[in-house]
Amino acid sequence: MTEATEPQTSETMGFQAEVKQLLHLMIHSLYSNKEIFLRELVSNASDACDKLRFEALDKPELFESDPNLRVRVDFAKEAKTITVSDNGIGMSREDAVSNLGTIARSGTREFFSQLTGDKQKDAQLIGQFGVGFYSSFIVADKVTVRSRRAGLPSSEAIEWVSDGQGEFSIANIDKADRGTEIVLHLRADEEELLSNWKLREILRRYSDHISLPVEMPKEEWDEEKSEMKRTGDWEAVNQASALWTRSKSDITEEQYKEFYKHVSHDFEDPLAWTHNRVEGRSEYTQLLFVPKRAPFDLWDRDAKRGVKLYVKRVFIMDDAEQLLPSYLRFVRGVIDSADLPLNVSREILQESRDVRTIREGSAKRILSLLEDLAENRKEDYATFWATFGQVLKEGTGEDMANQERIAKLLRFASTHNDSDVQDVSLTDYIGRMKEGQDKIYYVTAESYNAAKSSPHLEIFRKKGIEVLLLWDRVDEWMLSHLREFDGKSLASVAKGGLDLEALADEEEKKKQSEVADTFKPLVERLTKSLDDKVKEVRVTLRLVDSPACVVVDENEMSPHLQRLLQSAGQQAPVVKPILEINPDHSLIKRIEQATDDQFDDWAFLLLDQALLADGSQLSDPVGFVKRMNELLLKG
Ligand SMILES: Nc1ncnc2c1ncn2[C@@H]1O[C@H](COP(=O)(O)OP(=O)(O)OP(=O)(O)O)[C@@H](O)[C@H]1O
Repeated sequence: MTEATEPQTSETMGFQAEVKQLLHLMIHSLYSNKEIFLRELVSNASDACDKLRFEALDKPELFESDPNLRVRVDFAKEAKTITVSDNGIGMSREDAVSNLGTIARSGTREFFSQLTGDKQKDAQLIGQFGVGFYSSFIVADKVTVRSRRAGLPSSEAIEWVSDGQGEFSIANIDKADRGTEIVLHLRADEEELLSNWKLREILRRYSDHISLPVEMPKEEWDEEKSEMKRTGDWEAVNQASALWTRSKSDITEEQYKEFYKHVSHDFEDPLAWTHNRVEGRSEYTQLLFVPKRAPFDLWDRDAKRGVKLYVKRVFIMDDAEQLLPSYLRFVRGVIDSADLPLNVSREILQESRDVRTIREGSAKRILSLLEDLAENRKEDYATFWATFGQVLKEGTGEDMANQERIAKLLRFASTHNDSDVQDVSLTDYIGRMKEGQDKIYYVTAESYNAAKSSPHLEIFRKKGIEVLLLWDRVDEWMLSHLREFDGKSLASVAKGGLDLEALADEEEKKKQSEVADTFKPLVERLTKSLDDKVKEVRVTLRLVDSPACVVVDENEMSPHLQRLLQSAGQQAPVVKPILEINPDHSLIKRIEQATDDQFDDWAFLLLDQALLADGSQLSDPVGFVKRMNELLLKG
C-alpha cells in the first residue's frame, strides 16, 4: 500500500449538481444491489490499465519499472476499509477534479429531469445511466482516492477525499507507485464485506472476465492458531485471460453477461450476443451484444457509440464507430483484430480495407443474430423491436447490400390486427395478400391514431385489403429507399393513381366510368372554384364514409414528409394536392345542388376538411370556421 505523506495544497470543491443528485438517488435506490460497487471499481481499474498499455505503445517509459499490469483488492478489518488499487494510467489533479466531481456526458441534465422519485423506476433509470465510481458511496461513508498519473513525478500525485454529501477535497501528495488506489471507509453496517471469502466470491461473480489478474492477498491455514493467515503474497482470483479469446464452450452464460456489463456500463443483462473468430483474408474476433434497453442517449447524435477496438488483445479505443454501420449503433462489445497496426488512429480506421471487412462481417453477424431472435425467440425480438426498431429502419437506406435482410426484420402495425403493436412483418403481409393484389399498401401519419383513421383506408377496409400503419419519424425516409420487397412494390394509399383496378370487379369498373361522366359538371365547378389551390379534382371510389380526401401524385412528396421537413426547418417543395370526391356521399350530393353564391364556400369547406383529416394545418383556419358557421346557419 502507498505511503502517503501529509496532504499539501488542499482545496475543497463542490460536486456538480447532477453528481449530488446521482449520489443521493444511488444510495437510496441501489442499496439492494450494493455489491456492484466492486464490479464498477474493478472495471474502472481494468480500463485504466488498458489505457496505460495503449499509451505505452508510443512511450514505453510509462511502464516505469512496473510492467505487469494488475488490479488488487484488499481489506482491513480493524480500519473497516476495502481498497481497490491498480497500476494503470492514474489521474492528474485536473483529471481527478473533472472525472470524480462532474459528469461530462451530454444529455445528463435531460436524463435527471426524467427521475420520478419512485425508487424502483429510478433505480432502473440510474442503471441505464451508469453509476461507475460513485457507486462506492452505496457502502462507504468516506472514500479516499490516491492517484498518480503515469509519467508524472511522485510529488504530483493527488489525494481526493469525500463523504459523498456535496463536496470533496483534493490535495497534492507524494505517491511512489503509479496508478490509483481507492479506499472505501465502510458504513457501520457493512462489516460482512470485510472477509476474504466474501470479496473473492463477489469478484469471481462479477469480474472473472477481466483480462488482467485481479489479485487478493494469499492466505493459508495456520495449524497452530487454527485460522487463515496471510502469506504476504498476492494471488489472482480470476482467470485473467480476455474473455473473447477463450473458446465458446469454456464461457458460461453468466460470464458473458458480466462481460457485457463491463463493456457497456449497462446494469441489465444483454438481450443476445454473438461470439465468433473470423479467419481468412482478414482475421478478427468479435463479441457483440444487443442490449435489452436503450441507453439514455440513443437519440443523441453526438453520444458515444460503437464497440471497443482491440488489436492483438491490446485495447486501442472505445467507441470505434467505424467498426459498425450507424444503424447498428445500439450494439456493444469488442472487436479484436489481428491485422490492424497497433498505432491505428481514427483517421486510419476510416480508410482501412481491413476495417471495411470487419464492418461488413460484423453487420452480417448482427443481422443473423436478429434473424435468429425473430425466428426462435419471438418475445425477445418484440422487446428488441420496441427498443431499437426505429434505428434498424435506418439500415434500409444506409446498407443497400443488406436491404432485403433488414426489410425482413421490419415489423409494422397494420389494419390486420388493428392495434398499435408493431408485429407484422412484410412476409406476413405478403402471405395475406388478396388474389390479384400486387402491392404492399401503407399509410404514413403523425400518430397511430391519425394513421388508423385516415380516410384513405376506407376502400381497403371495405375490400378487406391489409394496410400497414406507419407513424415513426424515420418511416418516410425509410420508404424513400425501400421501394419493394420480394418483388412487390410498396405503395402509399395516400398517393394518386391508386391502382386498385386489378382488384376491382366488373361492376366497380363500370361504376367508375359512369360516375366520372355523371359528376363531370360538378368536378368542373369545383375545379373552377379551387383553381389555384388544387392540382386537380376528380371522382374516386376509394372513399366510403368521408365525402372527400386529398392525395398527391405517385412521384410527389407525401404531405406527411412535407410537414416533417418543415418542422425540421427545411424547405419542402410546394405540392398542390389532388382533391378526390366520394360520389356516394350525401354531402357531395348537397354541394351539387348548391347555388352559385354558396358554391365557393362549399368547395373551400370540402377541401379544408379533407386537408384536416389528412393531418395538415390550414393556411386560413379562421376563414374555414367562418364558412362552416355560415353554411351551418343557412342549413
Ligand atoms: N482507477 C482509475 N484509474 C484512472 N482513472 C479512473 C479510475 N477510476 C475512474 N477513473 C476516471 O474517472 C472517470 C469516471 O469514472 P466513472 O466510473 O464515474 O465513469 P465511467 O467509467 O466513465 O462511466 P460509467 O459511469 O458509465 O461507468 C473514468 O472515465 C476515468 O477517466
